[in-house]
Amino acid sequence: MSAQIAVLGGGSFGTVIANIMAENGCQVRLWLRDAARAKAINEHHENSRYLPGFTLSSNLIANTDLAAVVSGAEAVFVSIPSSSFRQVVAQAKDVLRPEQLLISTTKGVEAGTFALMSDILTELCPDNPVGVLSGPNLAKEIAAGHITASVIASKNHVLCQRVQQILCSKSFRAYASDDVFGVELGGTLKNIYAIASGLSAALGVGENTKSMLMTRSLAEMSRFAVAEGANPMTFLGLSGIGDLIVTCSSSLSRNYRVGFALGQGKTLQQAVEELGEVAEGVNTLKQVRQQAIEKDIYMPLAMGLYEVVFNQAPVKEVIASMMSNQPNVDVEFSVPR
Ligand SMILES: NC(=O)C1=CN([C@@H]2O[C@H](COP(=O)(O)OP(=O)(O)OC[C@H]3O[C@@H](n4cnc5c(N)ncnc54)[C@H](OP(=O)(O)O)[C@@H]3O)[C@@H](O)[C@H]2O)C=CC1
Ligand SMILES: O=C(CO)COP(=O)(O)O
Repeated sequence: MSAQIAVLGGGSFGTVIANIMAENGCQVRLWLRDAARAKAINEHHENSRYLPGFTLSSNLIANTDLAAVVSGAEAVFVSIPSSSFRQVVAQAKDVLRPEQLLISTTKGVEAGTFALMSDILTELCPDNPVGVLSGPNLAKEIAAGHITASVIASKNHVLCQRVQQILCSKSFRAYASDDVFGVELGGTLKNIYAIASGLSAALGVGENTKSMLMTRSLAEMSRFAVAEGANPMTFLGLSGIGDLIVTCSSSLSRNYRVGFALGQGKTLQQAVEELGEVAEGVNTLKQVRQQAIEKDIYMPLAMGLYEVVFNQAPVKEVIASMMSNQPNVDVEFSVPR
């Protein structure tokens, strides 16, 4: 396959999806801001900071010149944490042409505006086709060659088809969806519950409890989706339940690891510093709690987690309080308001 592709962001996920496309024969340019790291990637074919020991294709070239990376690319994937996403896209937008496909891989929400990353792409680059890639995609497992799949969501069917052609490989499948909001919201919300799962794992909870937590997380996510006008049925796919399961189960998830560290008695600052990579769920928890308060959405798990994470509430007291809540019905999430 001969396509020219740009990936903005040289972290673990940006690097690993860039490499899938490079191994498929695409000419991929990876933009990162650290010149020494770019040079090392090009010399040694390894991103030793984020994916040590993983050999990168020679079709993948790292570069710190944003204009040179974006120029001439058919598709531009943006793998920048939500906290810097707008700033990086604002830098790139002047060199973009309207036919270039823009795809966010970022599972987060902008602080203050509650904009998802596709909203930012559409706002800053209104003439470009926009899509979102989201699914159970732990970067280190993809690097290790484990089979997985993701969802490419866009209102633009040509974008979906093209991304499927570029990304599908012997170990990676891309399924299409036109529900951009549902796909993006699922990937964003599940990070909150991955923190809760990591925390509960550190407390030594049983398998029943883990299963209950994931299932009630899905119910809570779906309640939030309905209140926000999204389709909760999309959460039954790879970008919803698929990503929820992996992120709530694996110690490779950074959000799970933050929760685990909190459960071991570390402070939020210690947990985040020790991680050294982005854990989007910490900011998402803050933003979702605010939305839930403003819109009166019943989210006991997110509310309780917020108290533990940001107000140092004792976990056992928070759990006891949740267990004494009014008995509720199951599967209420599939009923739109
Ligand atoms: N890792 C994973 O398993 C998956 C991650 N994702 C999503 O992908 C997104 C990106 O995450 P991921 O690659 O994992 O993150 P990492 O923490 O691994 O890396 C973040 C990358 O973004 C770069 N960056 C941060 N701020 C800026 C900026 N202002 N300008 C330029 N570069 C910047 C960092 O550069 P520097 O090193 O110089 O600080 C680093 O290369 C996240 O939102 C995550 O939710 C999605 C699926 C799986
Ligand atoms: O989204 C992910 C896997 O699909 C990665 O999760 P973390 O950001 O928690 O590592």
